[in-house]
Amino acid sequence: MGYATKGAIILLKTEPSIQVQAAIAVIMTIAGFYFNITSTEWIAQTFCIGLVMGLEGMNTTAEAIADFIHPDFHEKIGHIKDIAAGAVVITAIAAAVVGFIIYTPYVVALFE
Ligand SMILES: Nc1ncnc2c1ncn2[C@@H]1O[C@H](COP(=O)(O)OP(=O)(O)OP(=O)(O)O)[C@@H](O)[C@H]1O
Repeated sequence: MGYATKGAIILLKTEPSIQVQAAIAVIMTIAGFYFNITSTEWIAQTFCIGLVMGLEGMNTTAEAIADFIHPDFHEKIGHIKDIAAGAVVITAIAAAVVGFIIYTPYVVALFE
């Protein structure tokens, strides 16, 4: 747990994409309290946040390994980095859809 916590702190301190995702996670958590979302919605939201940020960490790992193995430009390194980033995008799209499904009724209710 000590090394893992150290790794999570490194990610949060050094990775801009993780920092942006952490900021979005804080905003969504505030929104969750503001709209008083249900337990099931909290579970879905928390799972999405963990999934996107966890996979972003794995993407960073893939990039670091690729750069270590082959620091110079190479078509295959580019391919590896592209598909690692693509995996994050897939989860981010799914998370955005979940967020849309959760919050649309609450936002619509604000204007009724
Ligand atoms: N050594 C390389 N050889 C070939 N293409 C590369 C190489 N390094 C990066 N690229 C290309 O540049 C893109 C961005 O790579 P980079 O390592 O800068 O990731 P990043 O911008 O830090 O990504 P993320 O925001 O997901 O952390 C890659 O997806 C790949 O297409």
